[in-house]
Amino acid sequence: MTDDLGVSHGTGTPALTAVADHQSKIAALLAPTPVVVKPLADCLGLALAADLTAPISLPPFDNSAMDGYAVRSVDLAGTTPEQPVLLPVHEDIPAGRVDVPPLQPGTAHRIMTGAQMPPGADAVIPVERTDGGTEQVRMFAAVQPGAHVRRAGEDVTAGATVLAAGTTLAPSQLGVAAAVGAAELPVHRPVRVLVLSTGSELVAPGTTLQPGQIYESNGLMLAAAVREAGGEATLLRFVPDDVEAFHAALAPHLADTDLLITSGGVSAGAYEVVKDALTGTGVEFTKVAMQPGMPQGCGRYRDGVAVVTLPGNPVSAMVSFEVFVRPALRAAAGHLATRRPVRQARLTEPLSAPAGKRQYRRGRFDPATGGVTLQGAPGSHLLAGLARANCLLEIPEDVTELATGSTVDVMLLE
Ligand SMILES: Nc1nc2c(c(=O)[nH]1)N[C@H]1C(S)=C(S)[C@@H](COP(=O)(O)OP(=O)(O)OC[C@H]3O[C@@H](n4cnc5c(N)ncnc54)[C@H](O)[C@@H]3O)O[C@H]1N2
Ligand code: MOO
Repeated sequence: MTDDLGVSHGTGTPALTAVADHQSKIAALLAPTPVVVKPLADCLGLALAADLTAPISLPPFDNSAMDGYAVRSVDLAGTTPEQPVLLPVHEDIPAGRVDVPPLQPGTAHRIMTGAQMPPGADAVIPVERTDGGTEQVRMFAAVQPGAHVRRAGEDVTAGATVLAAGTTLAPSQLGVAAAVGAAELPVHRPVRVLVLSTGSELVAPGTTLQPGQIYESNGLMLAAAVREAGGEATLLRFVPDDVEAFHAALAPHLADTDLLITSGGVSAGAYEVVKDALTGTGVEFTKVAMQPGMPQGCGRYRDGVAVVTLPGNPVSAMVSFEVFVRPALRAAAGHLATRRPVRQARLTEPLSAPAGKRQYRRGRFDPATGGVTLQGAPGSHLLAGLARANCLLEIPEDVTELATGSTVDVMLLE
């Protein structure tokens, strides 16, 4: 067997782990988070933990859809601009007024948008089709029964499920919850993630680089990815390449962490602090049949905190997060939608991919044309290409060449 480095292996070489197997292993590490009740304003991005049933109908009562006049439609039959109708205006009904006497035949009540329809009225004529009078009003058009009336229960019937358990609470979901009167909701607590990045060459952005140094980017990027996925992130950077220091840095965080994500220090070098520190603690390391993102590890640190070790190359770290961590994080936090949407796209250029590995290339998908254009070469250090991308192309393990115009699956990132 020959790998993609051209290195020949004997029959004793362990097979690469399949992407799907590593995904399942990581998903199994994270238990569902507890349910907590939070005020609506604190629920953005969280998953609803139980169906939300509407205690009231929406609209709760028949009301006007327009500023105008509540009328009996029969009183306006045959009305045209040339043959207007003149009616006395008996009442003024702003939104919220409920003590309105019934509408008498041959009269009108002035009514505002959202105000409850008075008894006896069956339609609203918009103010624009009248002279706008306040004592009496001249009307220039007929109206159908029911015109410009919003019926009680038209949107939601009392007792109906307005949001299903597992719904991700975005602004419009919070809006409907408020509209049916919910002040707080049962939601899954976010997964608490500790992002720990290692590497002695790394320094903080904003400082001056010394020879051989690079700016730390993975920690910030992964913490942001955790938050974007609905998790809570604590970032621990510049942990020295020293096993004792690694355990010491971790210890104070263990009690309030559900998942530890590390970056770097897991490949085949002489100074692989993550591998050295976590081997024997319940974390297992493997090579996944994937590019980028081959060196991976996961497990449970000393029977406690779930751990996922991501490779240090920035694109490998981010792609691995997308493929392995994000779906598991979202499932544990109760979201029904755990996966990024996948579309089929047409390649605007040819590509080659390594045999036996699932390749994730970075691309820009154009929904208008259905085409996808590669952003940068396959190298896992090419972060600017990832930053230009709006999707990941998923090239199956058994595909090595694709011609222009071929169909590929793209995982949409935004
Ligand atoms: N002999 C072998 N060498 C390598 C192998 C292998 O199988 N055999 N695998 C390669 C692959 S694939 C990857 S991916 C990397 C993974 O290496 P590590 O996870 O040990 O990561 P490091 O060596 O610590 O760093 C790799 C690279 O990424 C930069 N880096 C790391 N952390 C950060 C960070 N927080 N911010 C920005 N950049 C970071 C680091 O400077 C290195 O350039 O190993 C290959 N080697
Ligand atoms: O497999 Mo590594 O993750 O390319 O770059």
